[in-house]
Amino acid sequence: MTGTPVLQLDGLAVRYPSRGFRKPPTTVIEDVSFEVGRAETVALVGESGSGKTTIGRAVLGLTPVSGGRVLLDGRDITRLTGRARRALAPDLQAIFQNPYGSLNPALPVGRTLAEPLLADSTRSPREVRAHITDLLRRVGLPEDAADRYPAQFSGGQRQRIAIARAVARQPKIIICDEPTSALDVTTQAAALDLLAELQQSLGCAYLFITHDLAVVKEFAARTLVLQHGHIVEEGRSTDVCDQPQHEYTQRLVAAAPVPDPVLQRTRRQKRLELHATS
Ligand SMILES: Nc1ncnc2c1ncn2[C@@H]1O[C@H](COP(=O)(O)OP(=O)(O)OP(=O)(O)O)[C@@H](O)[C@H]1O
Repeated sequence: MTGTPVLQLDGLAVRYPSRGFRKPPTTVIEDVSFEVGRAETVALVGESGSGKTTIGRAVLGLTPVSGGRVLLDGRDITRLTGRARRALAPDLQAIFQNPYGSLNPALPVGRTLAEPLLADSTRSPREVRAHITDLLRRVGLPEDAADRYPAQFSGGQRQRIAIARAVARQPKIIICDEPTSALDVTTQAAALDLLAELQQSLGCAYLFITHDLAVVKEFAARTLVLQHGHIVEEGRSTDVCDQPQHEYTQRLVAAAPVPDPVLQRTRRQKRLELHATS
């Protein structure tokens, strides 16, 4: 990696308060360190509950950090709140699993896309309109989509709107938390193609949170494997998926479904063997 990484986590720790009288807080993330380079895609994988979303939320300032640091483009943003946190929006964006939940149903799509652009006072309303038309074209939606409401779109189209909003100000990095998990396989592939295209043209980096190893291999250059809030393996995605070193990664890879029934049977056997020895 050359130059300052766009995102750095340095010994990140997150503890959630425990329910119950005098119970100590529960440590969910402990001593997590990694970097994401410019225009790089890094995947964060792990079983449900391993802490993937918590890391994404900590980077976005949505979950308080108990220890360690988060640096954006070399600047410590760990404890920024309020106006200082909002000022990061042009550089740091997010796309979540459920686009319907993250889009305001009462606003036409054009207004949703205009909001981040109007926050930048250097743009005139005419420039904002032209930019919205360009954004809709880039994400493969018709120009008249600007006048329609989120409910009038399919799940895949809504995710395209969420993607358009995330890239509107050409951020340095987008935290993608299971952005394609709610989509069918074909729509998922199209959304991943779109994200890859936008990365090529805009140069943004992705921290790509997913439980889907098939997606990781295709989409991310590097993969980090998270178990119980610790990174247990990291490397090139092809290496992590094809030659997993850690026993936990081996179990994740063996559990991932494959379209070939013969291979699937072999995988099942391997899974049983791993369970028998663990
Ligand atoms: N607000 C919260 N308060 C207390 N515990 C929480 C909170 N949010 C998450 N947790 C706990 O933190 C752990 C990690 O959760 P997290 O959602 O980060 O995992 P994940 O790997 O993203 O899981 P999934 O793939 O199912 O979304 C879990 O044990 C979860 O129950």
